[in-house]
Amino acid sequence: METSVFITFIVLAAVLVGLLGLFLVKGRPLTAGKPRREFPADRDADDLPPGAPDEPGGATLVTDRPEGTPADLDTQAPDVTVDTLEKPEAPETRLARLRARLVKSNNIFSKSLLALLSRDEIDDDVWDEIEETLLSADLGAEPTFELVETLRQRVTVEGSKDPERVKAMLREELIKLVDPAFDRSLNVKNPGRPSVVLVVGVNGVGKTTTVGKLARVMVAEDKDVILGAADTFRAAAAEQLTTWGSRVGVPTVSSEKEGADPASVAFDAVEKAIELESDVVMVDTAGRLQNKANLMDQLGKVKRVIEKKSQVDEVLLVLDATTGQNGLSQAKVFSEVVNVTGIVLTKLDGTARGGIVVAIQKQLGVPVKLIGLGEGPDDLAPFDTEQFVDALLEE
Ligand SMILES: Nc1nc2c(ncn2[C@@H]2O[C@H](COP(=O)(O)OP(=O)(O)OP(=O)(O)O)[C@@H](O)[C@H]2O)c(=O)[nH]1
Repeated sequence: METSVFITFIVLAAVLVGLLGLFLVKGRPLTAGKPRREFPADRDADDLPPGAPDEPGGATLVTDRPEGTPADLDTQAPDVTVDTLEKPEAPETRLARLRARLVKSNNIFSKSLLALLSRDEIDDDVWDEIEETLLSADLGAEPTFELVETLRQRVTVEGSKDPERVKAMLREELIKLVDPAFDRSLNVKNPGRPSVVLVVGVNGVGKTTTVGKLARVMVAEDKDVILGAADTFRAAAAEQLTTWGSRVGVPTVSSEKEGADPASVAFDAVEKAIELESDVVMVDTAGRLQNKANLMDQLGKVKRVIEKKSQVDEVLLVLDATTGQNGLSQAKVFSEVVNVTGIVLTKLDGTARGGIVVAIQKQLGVPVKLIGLGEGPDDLAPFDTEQFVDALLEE
């Protein structure tokens, strides 16, 4: 009799442990983390970039920031069952759809360029107009002059005025400029430990959206992902990220209070990823202007604190393609502070300024790895040199 009671007890205990494990894996709220040290809030009233939208979902609002208080950290994914989870769009349809969008947004550029190349006579005036068109696409002065010079020489040497041939030459030269030699893969395959991705950039460029979209891409690749909401500047940012994650069953480590130490949240996210044996942990950070030394120091600290726990495998700098050459100075400063390893160029939908890819890569020596082509959840594509150039030149 006593033996059967004992066996029943063991079986019940095993079932309970199993259920608890299932509960954790489903990404429901996990145990709260430890309270952490407080670091001072150091936003200035002029931290918003010019023209930044003054509303939630847009740029971070300076006035939103409360006095910083330490907060318990929480790992959250709202109650979702497998049935209510969204299924990220399959890569094939996503890439075809986004390619068409890239072609559409560069239509003005390609139309005027191809019209110029189709002229019977490509004289000095035409070359000047080609130069202007390339400059208007944000290719940058130096690359534009180099490209036009090379093209002129090739046309002279080959003696070919066939528009198709000139177009083919332009394609070749653009591909060389965009540089197919770069390794554009994300460094997120590190067996035996979670890969750590840190996402940085100025206000409102699309960092949180990018983290959310990228989480979906990774879920579609069967990766276990966890997010860290180290944008503690406004509560809405953590909520926004948690919502992105929960839609695809990805948990988010966040702080309950605005103004908590972002480095602390980042550290806890990485710690949680190690504990859960996740494949990837992505840490979202608050938008900050590159000329704010204190905020840039804070960002450097976020990275250093993470490194106490794990190496940081990717530092993705998110740049807004519509801001054109402004992005270049941002890129330089961010790269000095956190050693950027890849660029995400957002908002390429609706702008024909794709040439900025060349200028950024030349300036930083770092490849564009991903492009954002819309506000939809699956509007993120890997950057592919040839496809990109073809999209630029397609009518
Ligand atoms: N059209 C378009 N909009 C985008 C793209 N990526 C992001 N956005 C929009 O840009 C706005 C800002 O995006 P967020 O992800 O909140 O930007 P953030 O950099 O996290 O902002 P802060 O945390 O305030 O600095 C949102 O309205 C997004 O929907 C894109 O590729 N195309």
